Amino acid sequence: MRIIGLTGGIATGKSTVSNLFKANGFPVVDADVIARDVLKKGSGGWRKVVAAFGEDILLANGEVDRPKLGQIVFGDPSKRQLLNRLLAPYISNGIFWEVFKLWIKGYKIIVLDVPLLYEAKMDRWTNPNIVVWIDPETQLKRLMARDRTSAQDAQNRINAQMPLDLKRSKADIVIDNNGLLEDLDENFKKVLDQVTKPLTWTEFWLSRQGAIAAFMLILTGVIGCKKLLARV
Ligand SMILES: CC(C)(COP(=O)(O)OP(=O)(O)OC[C@H]1O[C@@H](n2cnc3c(N)ncnc32)[C@H](O)[C@@H]1O)[C@@H](O)C(=O)NCCC(=O)NCCS
Ligand SMILES: Nc1ncnc2c1ncn2[C@@H]1O[C@H](COP(=O)(O)OP(=O)(O)OP(=O)(O)O)[C@@H](O)[C@H]1O
Repeated sequence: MRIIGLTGGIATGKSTVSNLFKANGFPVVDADVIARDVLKKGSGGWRKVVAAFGEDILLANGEVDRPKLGQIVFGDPSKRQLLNRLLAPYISNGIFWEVFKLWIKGYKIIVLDVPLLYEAKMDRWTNPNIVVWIDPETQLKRLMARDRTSAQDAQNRINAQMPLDLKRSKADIVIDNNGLLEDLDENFKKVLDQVTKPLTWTEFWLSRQGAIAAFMLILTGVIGCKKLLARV
């Protein structure tokens, strides 16, 4: 099974690209959707967050006031780290189970859309890693337009993530999304060819999955030899 990592900065177009994957029949596990689920009223994540941030962050119906919590954590790195620490175990658990369910269903390629793929070091489990990249001015403009937010708030959210150029330098594949949506469609077609091409044996043995397979083979060999030696 191949798990493709899809990441980028806030509002660079990850969801737009993940919709293209879906339209081509690929299952997508969306970390933002899981992060929303683990913060629903009454859940374990909700209880931890309310205990840490107080009931002031709740709406009248008991759900978390997301814009309010967003303003708190995106304006204060220590509060953001606290929120990340509280929710990370629930989010990674949720991602694991979604991937597991898709694996049981027999999917051979799964796309993992995780904004904080590199920050959370989840890129260890995904290959190849795709970064959707745009220049800083376009990112600020698209974020402000989509979320109808101020330049300051948008910039705080951008600054809360690993610099996009650093993510770009770590990527196996970069999708440049500065152009029109039609350009993105064209770029995506090339990426699709790349990620669906089966690995050559050399690529496989050089990949993380190959290293795990090699380790398992060696382990099986060592155990087999020990059993054989014990018999003679
Ligand atoms: C602070 C919250 C309540 C704000 O909710 P809101 O509805 O305004 O934003 P939403 O969840 O749709 O996130 C929008 C984007 O913000 C960015 N973002 C979200 N959380 C974080 C974070 N902790 N650090 C950096 N960027 C983040 C991502 O690019 C995400 O795609 C929410 O983002 C949250 O619960 N964040 C913590 C969980 C998390 O880490 N989510 C990211 C999944 S890996
Ligand atoms: N090529 C493009 N041209 C113009 N607008 C675009 C393009 N690609 C995406 N957008 C718009 O930019 C905004 C951000 O895109 P999208 O929501 O896909 O980003 P994202 O990376 O998933 O964001 P987040 O990190 O918040 O989840 C959306 O309003 C989307 O419609």
